[in-house]
Amino acid sequence: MIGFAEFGISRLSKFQRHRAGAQSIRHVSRKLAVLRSMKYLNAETAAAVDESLMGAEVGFTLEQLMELAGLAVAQAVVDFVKSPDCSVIVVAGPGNNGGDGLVAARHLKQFGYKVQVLYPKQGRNEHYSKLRKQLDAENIEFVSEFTPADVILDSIFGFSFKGSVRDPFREVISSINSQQSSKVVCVDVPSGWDVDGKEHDQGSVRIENPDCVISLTAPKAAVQNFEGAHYLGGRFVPEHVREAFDLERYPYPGDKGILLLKSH
Ligand SMILES: NC(=O)C1=CN([C@@H]2O[C@H](COP(=O)(O)OP(=O)(O)OC[C@H]3O[C@@H](n4cnc5c(N)ncnc54)[C@H](OP(=O)(O)O)[C@@H]3O)[C@@H](O)[C@H]2O)[C@H](O)CC1
Ligand SMILES: [K+]
Repeated sequence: MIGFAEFGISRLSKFQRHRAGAQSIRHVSRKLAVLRSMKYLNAETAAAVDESLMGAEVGFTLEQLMELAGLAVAQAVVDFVKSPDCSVIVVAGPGNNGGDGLVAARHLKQFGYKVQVLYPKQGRNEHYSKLRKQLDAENIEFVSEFTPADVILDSIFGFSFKGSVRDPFREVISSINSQQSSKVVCVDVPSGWDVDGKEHDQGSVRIENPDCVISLTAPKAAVQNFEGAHYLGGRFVPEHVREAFDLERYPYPGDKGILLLKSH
């Protein structure tokens, strides 16, 4: 349920409250309409949206999108945990999903959180070395094993994950599943889940029972029936790209970079 406090109207005059209240009600009904008709992307369309954002017509660089995505992830983690005193271990994979996690780690540290990073296989792109350097500059510790943390941020695989999980990530994901006292927050897609939402093979390794998912740009088919907390981030899609892919006009509140689609 969405309260008026969420829209920051508790300290306004009666008239302002009335007007803000009416706007909030419109915002809530727009949000409910979007939730009812929400489109879930398959892996192919998600990659096509990405390509279009980085194509000649729109002109984003990957680094720009990753920075915005990672910032949204960090903000969603803050909103989800609702505590300034919290430890987070970011588990990053070798692709851009991992890059989003590294960016989020930097922002979370700046927000005052205790942050560690588990990065079992560094990506080949030079940008990953730079992101790593930025984390070193923040004195963020890179660990090779799990240490207890309030939150595990799963940024291992996103929409380019295919097949069954290969090593070293089989072991990493099994370890995440055994950390009973941590909340597991997944970036874009819970790692090991079929992006298109197809059935899993018996015995395949994947994140079990995540607490929260932060979808980027638009939710993927994998999380269509996900019942935990669900945020949307990646508020950077121009109108003509949104229309070309038939995406909703997501009702992000005011100047916020994240939208709470479903609370837990
Ligand atoms: N528009 C946006 O919203 C943006 C989202 N971003 C994020 O980017 C990811 C997609 O990133 P991508 O680099 O395409 O892919 P992934 O990070 O999902 O994964 C690629 C790596 O994963 C390895 N992989 C794939 N399958 C397996 C497997 N079965 N076992 C082990 N490893 C696997 C793959 O390894 P290869 O050996 O196959 O090369 C890759 O190394 C998206 O989800 C968002 O999080 C962008 O940050 C910006 C815009
Ligand atoms: K993930």
